[in-house]
Amino acid sequence: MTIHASFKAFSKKRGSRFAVEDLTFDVPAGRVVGLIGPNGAGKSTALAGLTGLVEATSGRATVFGCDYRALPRPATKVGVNLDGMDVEPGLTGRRHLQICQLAAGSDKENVERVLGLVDLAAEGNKKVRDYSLGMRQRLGIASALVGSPEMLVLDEPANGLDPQGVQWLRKFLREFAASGGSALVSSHQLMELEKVADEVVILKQKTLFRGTLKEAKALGGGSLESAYFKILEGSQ
Ligand SMILES: Nc1ncnc2c1ncn2[C@@H]1O[C@H](COP(=O)(O)OP(=O)(O)OP(=O)(O)O)[C@@H](O)[C@H]1O
Repeated sequence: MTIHASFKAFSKKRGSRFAVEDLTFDVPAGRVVGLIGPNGAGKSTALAGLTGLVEATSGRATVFGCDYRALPRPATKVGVNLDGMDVEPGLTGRRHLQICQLAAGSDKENVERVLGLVDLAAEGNKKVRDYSLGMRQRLGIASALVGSPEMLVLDEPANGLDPQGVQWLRKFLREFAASGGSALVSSHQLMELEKVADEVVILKQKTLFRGTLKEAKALGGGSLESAYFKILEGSQ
């Protein structure tokens, strides 16, 4: 099985406390992996560690066998949309994507392709400051896709999306995985994640569970949400 990303005993201290401790799991090709856990559990820290935005205190997080920052054209391998990756508000959505495409070093046709994909083509010439929350989220997903990556790392991608957007995202992620891509997706929307994830990691500073969605649901009598609460209660 081809592994796209790997956490090996990844730990990150924030001050004197571990935000993430001893996290180990893989993201295989063709799979959507859901990363879940309560607020402050360390999900964003783990995604930031994988994408070179924070240094591990110990252990390692790698993409395609090396540190994200060591990849020659990282955005053509791993598309990233994390919380706090703000867009210059005075730019139009299209201009922002053109800059992302140039930085990624991908084909310029990708700009119009991803604008269409996330259903923002009609809003491409609007300034980002005039975008709604959902439109900003769509633009963030488009930024992750503009390099035509093999893997996606998305922090709460369904946040702010309308029902059509949520449905589109679900279908898109399933097709992306079916074509051999992979996605690591953090989410609090367990019912939605249940429809899209193949594998699940439950994090609360340390790993509380990792396994297939089927294994997780079996622990909750067929429901990921029930399994989640059961696992969290068991950890206290
Ligand atoms: N830049 C930072 N400096 C210091 N502590 C931080 C920093 N970023 C996060 N933390 C701390 O690290 C811990 C994990 O935070 P993190 O944002 O990774 O959690 P999360 O699971 O993504 O939370 P949420 O679901 O609320 O987004 C928290 O205790 C948080 O206060």
